[in-house]
Amino acid sequence: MESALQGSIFDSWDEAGPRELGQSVRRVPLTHGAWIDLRPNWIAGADALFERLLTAVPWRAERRHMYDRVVDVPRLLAFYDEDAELPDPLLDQAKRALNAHYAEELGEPFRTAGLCLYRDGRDSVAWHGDTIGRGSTEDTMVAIVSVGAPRSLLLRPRSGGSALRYDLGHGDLIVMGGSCQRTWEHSIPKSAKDSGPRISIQYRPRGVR
Ligand SMILES: O=C(O)CCC(=O)C(=O)O
Ligand SMILES: [Fe+2]
Repeated sequence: MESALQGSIFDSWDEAGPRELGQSVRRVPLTHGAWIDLRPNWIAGADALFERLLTAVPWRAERRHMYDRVVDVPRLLAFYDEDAELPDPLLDQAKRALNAHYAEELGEPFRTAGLCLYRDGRDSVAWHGDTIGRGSTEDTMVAIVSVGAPRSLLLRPRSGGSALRYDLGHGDLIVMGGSCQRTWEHSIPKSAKDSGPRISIQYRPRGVR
């Protein structure tokens, strides 16, 4: 009786931080040597993390050349290079946990953290692979933690074919691995519904962008 009650209390009072990876990670093989790993509800204390990041991160608006025009990038950004101090200790904990779980398979640590703030359902990221760096030629991994409003991440093979949809919820982890950056593309489409804000944290190895 007593221990059952304690169990339920401890479950709801889960200490803030990443929960276990291990057996709770589900791997989905894709074509062409790509795969994704899914670990829903990975982050305990995601509410407070979201609020802290919203205020602590120096969010930047960017503008980019598109053909003959300069357009606003439809999300706010922040980038933490490998020597930069992350804006929240929970992001360090998450990085350490990812490194413990993936180091052997990845062969190197995750080092950088890119952050995106999707202010509402109109913010988005167009179809792309993370191919600015080594992801264009080598297998690698990009690990994404999602907090705040749920949004869909779409994936489609570059060789053609229909898109897969993964709904990323508050505190969820998705890892794109293998050849995913060069043989597949991903996007966060605008959401028709009036969505609240979402923050995505992307961990990448050195030289992957
Ligand atoms: O918001 C996300 O989860 C994806 C962001 C992304 O694809 C990128 O920044 O390269
Ligand atoms: Fe990306």
